[in-house]
Amino acid sequence: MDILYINQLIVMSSVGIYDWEKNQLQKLIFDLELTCHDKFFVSNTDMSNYLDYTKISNIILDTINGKHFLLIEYIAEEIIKILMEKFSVISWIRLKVDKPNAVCNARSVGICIERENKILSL
Ligand SMILES: Nc1nc2c(c(=O)[nH]1)N=C([C@H](O)[C@@H](O)CO)CN2
Repeated sequence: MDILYINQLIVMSSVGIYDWEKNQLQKLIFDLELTCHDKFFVSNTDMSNYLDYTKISNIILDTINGKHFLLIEYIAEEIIKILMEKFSVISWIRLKVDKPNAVCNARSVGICIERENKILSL
């Protein structure tokens, strides 16, 4: 299985369920892994049609910037939805979202979700 990954992407985000969280940005850290339709990575010689980790990183940033999300779960679902809409070759995504400063006695808290793309195409 071929995997494209992005590790420890840090995004200052407006996120949280409490009122005070609407007035300040907090650090979130993203770890993303994704796979594609069979052999997409190795057989894809078309430079107009490769999966660009820079573009994917920017999509994560653009999804979050300028909006407030109540739960990190909502951020993760939104990012995965957008990535699967934009890149129909993606077959599976695992996205981990860390909120490192949320619980003072924990190094980090967060979620990790995995989704499969039901509508695949090349
Ligand atoms: N499952 C979740 N639990 C909690 C979240 C969350 O996003 N997902 N958020 C909070 C608060 O916003 C907290 O991070 C404030 O420090 C609490 N629980």
